[in-house]
Amino acid sequence: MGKDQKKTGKGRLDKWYQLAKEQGYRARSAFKLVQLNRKYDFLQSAKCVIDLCAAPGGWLQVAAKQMPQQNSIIIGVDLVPIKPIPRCITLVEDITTESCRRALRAEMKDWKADVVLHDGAPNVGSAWVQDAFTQVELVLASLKLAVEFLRPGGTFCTKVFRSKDYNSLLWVFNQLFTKVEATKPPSSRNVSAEIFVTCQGYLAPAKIDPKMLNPRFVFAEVDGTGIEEEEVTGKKGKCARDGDELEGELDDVAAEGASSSKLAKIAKCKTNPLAKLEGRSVTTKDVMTPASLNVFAPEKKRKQREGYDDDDRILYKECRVMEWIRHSDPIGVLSMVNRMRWSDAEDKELLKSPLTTGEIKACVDDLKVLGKKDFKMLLKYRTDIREDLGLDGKKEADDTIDENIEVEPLDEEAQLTAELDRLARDEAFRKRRERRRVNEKKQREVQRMQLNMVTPMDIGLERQDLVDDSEMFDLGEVEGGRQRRGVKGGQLGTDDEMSGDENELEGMPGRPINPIPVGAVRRDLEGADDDEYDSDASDSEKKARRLEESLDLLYESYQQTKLERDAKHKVKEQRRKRAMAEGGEFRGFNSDDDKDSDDTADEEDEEDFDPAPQPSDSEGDSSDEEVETHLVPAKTVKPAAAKATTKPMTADEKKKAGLLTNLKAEKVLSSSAKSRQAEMWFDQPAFKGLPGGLDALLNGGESDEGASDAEDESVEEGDEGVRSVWDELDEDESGEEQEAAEEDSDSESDDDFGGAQEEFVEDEEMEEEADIDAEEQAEIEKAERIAKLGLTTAEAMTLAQQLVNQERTRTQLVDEGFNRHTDVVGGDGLPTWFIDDEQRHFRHNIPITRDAVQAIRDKQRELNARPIKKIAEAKARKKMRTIRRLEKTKAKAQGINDDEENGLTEKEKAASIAKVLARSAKTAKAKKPETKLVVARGANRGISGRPKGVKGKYKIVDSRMKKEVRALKRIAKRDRKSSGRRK
Ligand SMILES: C[S@@+](CC[C@H](N)C(=O)[O-])C[C@H]1O[C@@H](n2cnc3c(N)ncnc32)[C@H](O)[C@@H]1O
Repeated sequence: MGKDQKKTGKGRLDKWYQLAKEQGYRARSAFKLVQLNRKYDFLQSAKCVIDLCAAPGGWLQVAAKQMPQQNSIIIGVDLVPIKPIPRCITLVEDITTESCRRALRAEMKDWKADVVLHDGAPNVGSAWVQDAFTQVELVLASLKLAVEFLRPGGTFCTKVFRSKDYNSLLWVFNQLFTKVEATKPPSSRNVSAEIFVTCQGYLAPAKIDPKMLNPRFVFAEVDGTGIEEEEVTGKKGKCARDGDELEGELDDVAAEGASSSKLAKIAKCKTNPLAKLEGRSVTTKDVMTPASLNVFAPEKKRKQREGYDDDDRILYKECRVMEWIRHSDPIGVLSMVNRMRWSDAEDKELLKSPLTTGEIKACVDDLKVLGKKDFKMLLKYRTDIREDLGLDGKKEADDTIDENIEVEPLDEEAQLTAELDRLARDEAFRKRRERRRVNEKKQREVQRMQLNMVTPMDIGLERQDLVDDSEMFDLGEVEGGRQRRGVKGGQLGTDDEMSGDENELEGMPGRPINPIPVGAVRRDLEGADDDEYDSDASDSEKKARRLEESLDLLYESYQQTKLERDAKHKVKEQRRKRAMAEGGEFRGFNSDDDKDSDDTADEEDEEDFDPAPQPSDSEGDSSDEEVETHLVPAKTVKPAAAKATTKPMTADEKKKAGLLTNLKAEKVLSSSAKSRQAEMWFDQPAFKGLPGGLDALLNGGESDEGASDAEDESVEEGDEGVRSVWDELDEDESGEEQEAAEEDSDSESDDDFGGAQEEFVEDEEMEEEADIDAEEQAEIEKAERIAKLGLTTAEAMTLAQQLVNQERTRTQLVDEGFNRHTDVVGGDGLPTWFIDDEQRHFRHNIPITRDAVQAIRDKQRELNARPIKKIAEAKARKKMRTIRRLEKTKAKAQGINDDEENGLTEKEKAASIAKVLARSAKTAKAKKPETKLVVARGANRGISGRPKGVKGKYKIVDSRMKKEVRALKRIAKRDRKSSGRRK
């Protein structure tokens, strides 16, 4: 790993990094081996260790330290040279090559190794799939060396990235070793997909099938291509075939030892729509690779950590313009292809058409930058060209029909019905608009609330506003509406018209956009029956409006397709979902499809769709829900309730339930598929013998959604249980930071010092220290507050509540103080800062209750509502001054009244008292004398003392200050004016 690839994310310089630095290890990864060895104890008794991919040598240092001093051999191999380490032999070799094998043989002579270690990571790039695949290939290469050099009963310890090939690897390990276990050492970052598999008790079989160590056979990744390139070479004729024909090959592959999952995956191959674009026959290259298919629910796309379709190795795609015009899925093509060419004669013919404007040509040249306007323009262009070329047979037919239509005058009843229909349509349209506006407003307000900008009362947003039933999508209405329209028209029987009707439904929230038949655009152009606008508008206006709307929908669909293909978006989505799943939120949406449908449905409500992958509307919408469900702990989701929904529905019930049935059914399918997936996962040998078994793990509060992440957690800390809601609250604040950290970690594969580099960045250390100081300070303040005020934290309140309600006893609380993290700290001469850090973070999180958090929040709000201290003080001062003045005036008046010496008459006294009172009132009203600003310019520059001709209070200022004051005045004046205009 070169210097320029050095990872500089703040997260990299964590405590393990500091500790490594302090203890003289070359890489923080040294602690991974320390921790693995602590668990499996393989180094203490080892006489010979081979460390594959050893640079910069952290593991070698650990091995040298932990292995017996006498008669032991330690060999390290890496692509890059390793600085000498006492007692270690280092080789510069590529572990995948024969020369490496030979070099090792030369060093080992006839010795056998007790332990083979492998911590290899490919030089990471941006494509995660490729990196993960190269890594598993490396693992297999290291295993190949291990089986050659290990003694029977020896140990092989390797790093593996948890990708879809992980299970295949485990399968191979299990064939060769008696015990295979996966561990995630505490020093390995949670965000990293790496895991360490320790294989003990090498079986040393007399003969090993070389296929078992051949990535092409072991990994599903190369199924399609591998078969094509290697296995099908003998059967070249078979290359050009469809996905279905591939099944015919299954037996051959099975005979050659492919795993059953691989076979299942091949069986479910689908073909790439692009393959048919150029009319060529479909080859295995066009087969959607198995990774994109769900083994459990083949009709759905499997969620991919990797974020790429496997067949998308070539990111740049082109097609001909005419192909696109002819294609039945123009949106799909637009979102897949980068550029369209005018290469063939027929394309060049198009260039002559007046429809092919310069703009069209520019758009076609780079499809990845299409904006909404360009997209619409292209689709319109396609429609026009198709019309021109007579590609739309239906259109011609319709034209002829149109010509023969005779318009009969409507009778009175028909007129009335038509009028009623029109009114109903108008009303529906109006309502839709209204709903959209209300939704947008709510989203904005909810967003503001989430940002703690206002309290619900401030913005007049009541709870019922957030869940206003009347505003929600009324399925019954839609169902009924659909029926009504069906009955009314009596002419919606044809496919086209029905889909036209559906197009209208798509405008409703809760309904997915995709797929939108492009035919709809044409239909709209031709004036389909389902127009929802007023009939007063002219035909061309109506047509234009309909077209605009359809194009909007299509554009959204196009964006959706693009987003789905966008790896970054996928990763972000997954992260978001993971965060939700971990936080116990949005339990209701644990299927991708459900979520998607909501997203898209809500997006439909947006007038201007933002192509950037932002949080979707559904987030905004569901954030309403978040306000309510935010703090529901994961454990409140009862498995029993979930089970209840899995009861299959009869056809009759489905019919009755209409749309509702469909949505539920989808959810049931997905959840059962996921539980099966989870079962498969926990069925692996690594989880065998876990206390409480699978049920305990599955019921431990992990949600379906986080299944893949549950993997992360379950390996290391399977019993994590309920996540602290307090963390959730903290997350609100530190969200940005976390995201940044995640962003950093995203591009990393958790390798340690950027390969063989050994650089420590001082600046970042300082920052880190500052952070730690701030955290410490916060902790201290919190402790002080608790000591002073008692139950002011949600944790304390929760505990108190539980004690009072007898949900927990005192003994239980004390017992909980001793948790699995307690023994991590201590001994080993660790520095105090490290122990402090451990104590701070490795502690049991108290799952706090919703009520407690609410109470704290209420209190916080109350505090926020109080006036600012300075203002309160100023007000008090003013009040005091007034009181003093009054007292003074009172005393004066009293003095005048009691004055006998001056012999004043009652009238004179009254006049004097009135004078005093008036003066007092005047003083109260009197303004502070204004300070005159004198600009230090000309004669006034540099003078000391009062400038000439200036009376009263003055202040000498430089010219800029005066300008600023004037500017402020100007701004204030403008604001006043504009606010007056708004009123
Ligand atoms: C994470 S580092 C290993 C760190 C090491 N365990 C330590 O503690 O210092 C991964 C190493 O794998 C090496 N590597 C990657 N591909 C390799 C290959 N084909 N052959 C040998 N080494 C390789 C890289 O050069 C890199 O130094």
